[in-house]
Amino acid sequence: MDTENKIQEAVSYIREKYANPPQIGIILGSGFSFFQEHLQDSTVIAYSDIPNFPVSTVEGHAGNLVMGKCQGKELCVMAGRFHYYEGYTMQDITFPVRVMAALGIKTLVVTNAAGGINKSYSVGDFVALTDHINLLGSSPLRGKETSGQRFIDMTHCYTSELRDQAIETSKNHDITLHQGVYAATHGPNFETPAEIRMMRVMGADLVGMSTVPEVIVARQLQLQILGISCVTNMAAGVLDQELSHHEVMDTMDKNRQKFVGFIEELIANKL
Ligand SMILES: O=P(O)(O)O[C@@H]1C[C@H](O)[C@@H](CO)O1
Ligand SMILES: Nc1nc2[nH]cnc2c(=O)[nH]1
Repeated sequence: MDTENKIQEAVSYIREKYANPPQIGIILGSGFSFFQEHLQDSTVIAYSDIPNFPVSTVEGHAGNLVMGKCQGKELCVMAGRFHYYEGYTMQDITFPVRVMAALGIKTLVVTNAAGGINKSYSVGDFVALTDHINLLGSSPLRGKETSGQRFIDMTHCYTSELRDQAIETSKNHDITLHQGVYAATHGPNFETPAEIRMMRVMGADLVGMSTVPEVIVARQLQLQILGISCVTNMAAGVLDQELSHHEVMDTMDKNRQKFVGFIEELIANKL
């Protein structure tokens, strides 16, 4: 079956469960899954039930597509994302973005947990992405089958109006929101201090293991894109301490409330 038919199969299944077309898609990064509880009249659909969907294998990624309302808007929330390091192909991990676009979203909010390379950042800060560096070594648009345009422009990938609105909104909340460049690595191991020094020279402010493939496909599909990272740890070698997924989850847990107020206001007024 080709990609377009697989997308339509997934879309039909989701529409049977929840008829209202979503306006906004949100991909929740590591530890962000709690946000699904903030949707009203929601329908939770396990990824394992959706035709052609992959399933989440990472702690902190619930593995549900949650359709529902938030601040009067219709949302499609991915509580759990797919990473290249889980062994999926680039096409697999970005398939849900194609499905959300086919369901009708016009705006995609991509969140993630990331290591802070920029020494002016602190653990618990948030960052609105201005740009990214793809160190994954591949693109989700690679392949013989072309689903959509192949040579897409990446100059203004992250929508500046959405970023400006996020910065304005952050002023009403107890949240530090920087602007920065996200580097995506293959993972799943964290970086060495030497790799982090290299990434700093390259112009990266943050490092993570996701987001970039989803953003490339969202850009191909001409969605408006807002990328928000939580600095869950300082990147390797910035502090004299080792990194762990436990620390990542712990930081997200401590900062979840700040994030909810901020994102809800953004959804209500700006997205
Ligand atoms: O899904 P995200 O990018 O938020 O997850 C990050 C990268 C790894 O999956 C994990 C490392 O702790 O957090
Ligand atoms: N690659 C990478 N991913 C992360 N996700 C959360 N923290 C980090 C980090 O320091 N490095």
